[in-house]
Amino acid sequence: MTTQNVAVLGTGKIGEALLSGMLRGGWSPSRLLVTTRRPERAAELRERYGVEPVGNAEAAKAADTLILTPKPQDMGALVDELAPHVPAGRLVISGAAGITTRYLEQRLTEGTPVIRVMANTPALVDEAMSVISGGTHATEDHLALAEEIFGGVGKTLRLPESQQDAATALSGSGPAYFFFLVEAMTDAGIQLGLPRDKAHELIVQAAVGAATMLRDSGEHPVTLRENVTSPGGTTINAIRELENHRVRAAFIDAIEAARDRSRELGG
Ligand SMILES: NC(=O)C1=CN([C@@H]2O[C@H](COP(=O)(O)OP(=O)(O)OC[C@H]3O[C@@H](n4cnc5c(N)ncnc54)[C@H](OP(=O)(O)O)[C@@H]3O)[C@@H](O)[C@H]2O)C=CC1
Ligand SMILES: O=C(O)[C@@H]1CCC=N1
Repeated sequence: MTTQNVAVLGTGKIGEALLSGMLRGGWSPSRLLVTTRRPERAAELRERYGVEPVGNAEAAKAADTLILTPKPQDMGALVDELAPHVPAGRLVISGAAGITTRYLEQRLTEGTPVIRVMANTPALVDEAMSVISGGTHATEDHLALAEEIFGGVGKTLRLPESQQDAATALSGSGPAYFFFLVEAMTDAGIQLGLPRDKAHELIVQAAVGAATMLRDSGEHPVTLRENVTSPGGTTINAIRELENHRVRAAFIDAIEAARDRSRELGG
């Protein structure tokens, strides 16, 4: 493992997921710096993880690698505050939706290596997908370091930055679509008269089972669905209703809308 000092700046939900994963992966709290905006958030992180929150400027000076995880709308203010304190050659990783490597390169010292990463909340259970793209000055060593850091909380995938907005829509936001589906299926269970907790248990186990088959069987999702869909049986009645309601088209439109929003956030 690298002997770098790493700072997470703007440690909210994604920053905390990453921090907790790095600690689970064996990083020493003494090599991890965190920054927050509110003192009560700093106190929470200190109590939960034994890390010592510092100011943004101090983190920028002390860390070898800076990981920026504020909301995209807060990125401008954070970078303007940091930029004068980031020594030349420090690796800067942005985890924010939409924010391009070019946006950061223009605001940091000329030549600063920048990497854009889109992770997702399953980082909390070491099942994240983190999509990684290098900016103009990011080298293979920088990309490998980003893979080491984010690989500690799940899988990583390198994609060209031109595909990051699409990846954000599919994978960054992706867990929310599955949670939404579980909510909708739970409502269906209630409609059919099942107790809420039992409906929830049935759906979660179906989701875990289906996800495990998708990951481990090597079968195409169409084959897996066809295997469930008996001729003249129950599943085909449900599929007919999903098609009548244009659920497939709704997903395509929804994910396209998320991609468009990611582009907008990048300005
Ligand atoms: N949530 C998700 O599923 C995913 C989010 N992302 C990306 O991660 C980023 C963070 O999202 P998320 O974790 O949900 O958001 P949060 O609001 O939970 O976290 C952002 C944190 O940044 C802090 N912050 C903002 N400005 C500063 C500053 N100048 N100095 C120090 N701290 C600051 C905020 O402080 P305060 O709490 O005081 O406002 C907050 O704690 C976003 O850019 C998002 O696009 C990427 C993938 C998935
Ligand atoms: O909704 C958002 O903007 C963030 C980025 C990806 C997931 N959550």
